[in-house]
Amino acid sequence: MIQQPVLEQTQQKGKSQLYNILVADSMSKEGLAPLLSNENVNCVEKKVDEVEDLSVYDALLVRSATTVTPELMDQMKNLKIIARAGVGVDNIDIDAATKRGIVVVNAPEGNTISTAEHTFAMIMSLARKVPQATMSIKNGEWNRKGFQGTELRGKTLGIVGFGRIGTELSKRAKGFEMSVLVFDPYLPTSRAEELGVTTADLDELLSKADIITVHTPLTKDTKGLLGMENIAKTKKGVYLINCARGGIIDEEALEHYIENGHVAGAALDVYEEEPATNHKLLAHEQVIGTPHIAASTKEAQLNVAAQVSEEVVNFLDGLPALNSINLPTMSKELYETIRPYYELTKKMGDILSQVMKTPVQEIDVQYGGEVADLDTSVLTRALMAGFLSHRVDAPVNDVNASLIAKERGIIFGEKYLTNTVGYSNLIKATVQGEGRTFTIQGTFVKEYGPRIVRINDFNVDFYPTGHLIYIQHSDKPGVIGKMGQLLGEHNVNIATMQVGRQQEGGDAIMMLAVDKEVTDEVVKDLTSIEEITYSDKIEL
Ligand SMILES: NC(=O)C1=CN([C@@H]2O[C@H](COP(=O)(O)OP(=O)(O)OC[C@H]3O[C@@H](n4cnc5c(N)ncnc54)[C@H](O)[C@@H]3O)[C@@H](O)[C@H]2O)C=CC1
Ligand SMILES: O=C(O)C(=O)COP(=O)(O)O
Repeated sequence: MIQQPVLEQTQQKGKSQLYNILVADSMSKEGLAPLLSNENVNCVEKKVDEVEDLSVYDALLVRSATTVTPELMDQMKNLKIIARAGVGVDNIDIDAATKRGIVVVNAPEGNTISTAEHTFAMIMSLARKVPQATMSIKNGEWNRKGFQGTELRGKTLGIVGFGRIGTELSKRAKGFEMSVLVFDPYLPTSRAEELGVTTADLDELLSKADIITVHTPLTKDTKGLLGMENIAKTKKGVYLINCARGGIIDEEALEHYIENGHVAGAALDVYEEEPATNHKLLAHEQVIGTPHIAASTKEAQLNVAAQVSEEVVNFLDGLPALNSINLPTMSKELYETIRPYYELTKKMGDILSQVMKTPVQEIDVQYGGEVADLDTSVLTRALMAGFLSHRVDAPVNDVNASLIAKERGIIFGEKYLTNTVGYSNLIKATVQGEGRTFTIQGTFVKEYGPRIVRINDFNVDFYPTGHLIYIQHSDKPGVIGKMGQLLGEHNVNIATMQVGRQQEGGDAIMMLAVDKEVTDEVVKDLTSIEEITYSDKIEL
């Protein structure tokens, strides 16, 4: 696939960035198409221990096989995003990623159906001993007595963890006329009612279910959830299934209850240590197993690879992450609605940081009109990230912006903006520094894009992009001419120009868009013009 020479560090690439992406576990090539067809992306498919220089990669794509440790993150100095093409992120050190400003995303819905179907295949296999019978006939036997099974109809299926997979599984169980009992401490009663399932506490589920299947993430609370004590509470002859994560059913305890005959059978897709070859539990006739393949269908792999590819492309393009583990997640609808404002606030933060070079104590963001109804915390984080990215050496983004601001003693807050001065939406950001306050206001105009409409007390209207020069001056005849001449002498061409003033002859500002980045010398020379009191360049 995708094997091209690795590019140099993207940080050195300036504006037309090229991104290096490492696909460390096997993924659907069709699903990776958004990455492979992207001319700004260089995609390399290799295991991490086969890569010579990990520091060049901007994004790391994994499934469950690669363990993403703090040490690996330290080697991947340029890493901005870790994308898990699947659900479980227990192989990724999320805290370490957050501290390093690395966004972690997953693909939570892509493999739900496949995993639910595989779990159901496990239930049926246990009930009818299909794998054992297959082994027997393959060994040349014709044993019609040794594999008596049990019907599923009328039996109770206990589902521990009633999220996406648990829910899909319950629908399939009902199709088989089973009763479903659910334990999930985080499941709202209304949701259980809506889905028509009976909830129970764990002890009740353990004592009533004929078949128990776990579908929780592996956390400190769920590790060993079905251990010595809890398995003892189950019915004699119970079947146990783990297609979630190794360790939710304690393997030692399971072996104990298999050996003493309390547990009639178990089906495992996942193990405490993987790869699990020659696993001691699988030596037992009553235990059937698959090698972590619940999500290994063509459909699921296409879904998850496509989902993370799109996420990575969007993220590297500066858009917010949709399914982030270390940021609040958004619905697709909210994502689409918030996206234009996100770009705007990020640019506003970027501008503020460049015109406010002094230490800053406080950043205050106000939202008015349509935007105020959205989850504005996403936008404030984007603004903070845009602002701080000029000030700290470490990578700053939405994940760690609040943390970094707090570490630097910058207070930030959100308020409601009542007066939107005729705009359908308005965002006002004020930065207070030592002896100076700077305010900008922006709006998003549908089919027109983000606009900055006010700087301090001056009305302007410009698209926040490219090479800009900001000037404060007195509104006197001839200033614009002098400024134009000076830029001409420096061979700087003005593309567009905005002038704002409050009253004739008073204070005024200019915002110029120029064709190339100006030097610090040009910025300084501009203030040699008598009427110009301040000038700065802004690179967006
Ligand atoms: N074998 C495989 O290939 C696959 C395994 N998985 C595993 O399945 C797990 C579940 O996946 P989804 O249903 O998509 O996740 P989900 O997040 O939709 O559902 C997990 C549910 O577990 C519940 N939960 C959390 N802590 C709990 C506790 N202490 N007791 C009871 N319930 C608890 C949550 O409230 C949630 O409803 C994943 O975390 C992953 O580890 C997922 C996909 C494929
Ligand atoms: O999505 C999950 O949590 C899974 O366990 C699937 O793992 P995999 O991507 O098949 O290594």
